[in-house]
Amino acid sequence: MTKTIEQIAAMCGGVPSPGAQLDAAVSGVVTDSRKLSPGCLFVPLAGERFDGHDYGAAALAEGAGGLLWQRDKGPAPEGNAVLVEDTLAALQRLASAYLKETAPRVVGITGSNGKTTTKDMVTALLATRYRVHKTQGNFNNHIGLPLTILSMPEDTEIAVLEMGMSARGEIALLTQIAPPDVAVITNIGESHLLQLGSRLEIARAKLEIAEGLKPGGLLILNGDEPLLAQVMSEPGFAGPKEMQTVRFGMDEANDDYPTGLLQTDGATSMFTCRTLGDRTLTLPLPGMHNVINALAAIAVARHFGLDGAAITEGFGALKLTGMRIEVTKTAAGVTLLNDAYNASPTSMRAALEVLQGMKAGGSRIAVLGDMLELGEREIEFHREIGAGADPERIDAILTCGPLSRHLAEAARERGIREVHAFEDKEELGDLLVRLVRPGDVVLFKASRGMRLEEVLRRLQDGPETAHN
Ligand SMILES: CC(=O)N[C@H]1[C@@H](OP(=O)(O)OP(=O)(O)OC[C@H]2O[C@@H](n3ccc(=O)[nH]c3=O)[C@H](O)[C@@H]2O)O[C@H](CO)[C@@H](O)[C@@H]1O[C@H](C)C(=O)N[C@@H](C)C(=O)N[C@H](CCC(=O)N[C@@H](CCC[C@@H](N)C(=O)O)C(=O)O)C(=O)O
Ligand SMILES: Nc1ncnc2c1ncn2[C@@H]1O[C@H](COP(=O)(O)OP(=O)(O)OP(=O)(O)O)[C@@H](O)[C@H]1O
Ligand SMILES: C[C@@H](N)C(=O)N[C@H](C)C(=O)O
Repeated sequence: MTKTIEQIAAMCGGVPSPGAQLDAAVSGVVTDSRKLSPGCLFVPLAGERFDGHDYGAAALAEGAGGLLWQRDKGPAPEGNAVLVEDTLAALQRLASAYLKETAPRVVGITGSNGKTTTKDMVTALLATRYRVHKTQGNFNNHIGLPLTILSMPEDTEIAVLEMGMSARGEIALLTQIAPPDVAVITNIGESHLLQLGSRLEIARAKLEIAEGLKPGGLLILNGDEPLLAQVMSEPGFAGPKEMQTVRFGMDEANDDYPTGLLQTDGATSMFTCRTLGDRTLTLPLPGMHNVINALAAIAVARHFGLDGAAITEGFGALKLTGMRIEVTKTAAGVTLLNDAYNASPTSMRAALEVLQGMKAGGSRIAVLGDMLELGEREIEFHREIGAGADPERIDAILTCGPLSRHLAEAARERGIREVHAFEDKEELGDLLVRLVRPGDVVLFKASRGMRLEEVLRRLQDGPETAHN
């Protein structure tokens, strides 16, 4: 986005400071003075550890073209400042105004699991026919979504925006900033149960996405999840007039479902689905859950007029964000399943299904860390995962963290032959490099806060891996 200081002030409801040059142009928006680009607009935010306003003068001195300045932070630095009551609210208004002006169609994606994966899939399909802009990484909250919009090229035809939450009202805000033409709800899991309290409340929070849905807009939802139907039948559900719906999932009552599953192990998945007849689709990642994500992406693509050939072309060009069941092989011949980006019971079960279904010349090993933010039933959830592991298809489980100790205990009771529980990633890694052999398959999965990829890297980098 390139705008003058005067335009920025009008778009975000601010007032240029007396010394500002109204026709000075700024290009690009950053909220971190450590990531300035020449001529950008710096938006200082007050956070838990820092206040960006402390870096305002330096940002201008280091080449920022202008900045927003919150009035209650004292006098603005000399230069192109726009005075506002609240810099975060101003950032959100700026994004909303820019989106209205550039007017792409908007696909909003939410759900407990699969937002980023589905976003990547939707983008790959639509990019075969449209100019598409998507959320980078996981920038999906009240700061990340505005920044995503403000980094959007002016000729964007479709914006694919991830909408995340960990409390009620957060998605309602995001869907007001970026009202979707199409809203997708991937599933209702257990993520952020700590804050929401129940899966019903999680469903209510996700369905806030319909509040901003444009009249006649399309809601694409997981038809296998009864809580979504329940909330949509509640008096408080605020979907728009003439809202269209498409349901996807395993159940044949859905508008789309898998009709043939040719493969979901290895590094790819191959399937057919109702809406695309006998066309075989291939995904560059394993797991039935990713076939279900793909059905959501197919529903979006079909809404925008793509045919089977374009959808096949799109999946062939799919570029996935890392650490979502990412399959690699070490020089020593060990297959690594990197699913370490995040974890909750639903995604943990899905990942173990993938491991248990993988062809392995040697052992199948699960390296599992704590699942966080699950609330009062957290120990029960960890035990359930351990109790659900199949001793016929998993040879060893190594756990990391105080909660996963309960997973380990339940896995032992279930009969998993080799189980080790650690508090310390280093010690876990020391045993793992001694354990693995060429031909083994090793899954890594834990919540983001565990940073379990640090253990995976010890195998990936190779020299420590034991050889027969
Ligand atoms: C506010 C901010 O952007 N903070 C980022 C910053 O954190 P840091 O600890 O360094 O500092 P402060 O937050 O205290 O800093 C305040 C501001 O000061 C700026 N600043 C600091 C130092 C300096 O020298 N110069 C400065 O200008 C600073 O940039 C701040 O603006 O850096 C961290 C490391 O890079 C960032 O991680 C941190 O970002 C926060 C977490 C953030 O929200 N970033 C968004 C852009 C974003 O979208 N991040 C996503 C993760 C989003 C997420 O977790 N989504 C949830 C669902 C939504 C939950 C919702 N309730 C929520 O609050 O997020 C999900 O489950 O998916 C990402 O990083 O991937
Ligand atoms: N439909 C699904 N059902 C269960 N697990 C899934 C599904 N889709 C993805 N996952 C798993 O959930 C984890 C997160 O995937 P992804 O990043 O795509 O979801 P997300 O909703 O963006 O996550 P987060 O909210 O943690 O950012 C990964 O381990 C992935 O394998
Ligand atoms: C920060 C929040 N979006 C998140 O991902 N929480 C998980 C559970 C974590 O931090 O590990």
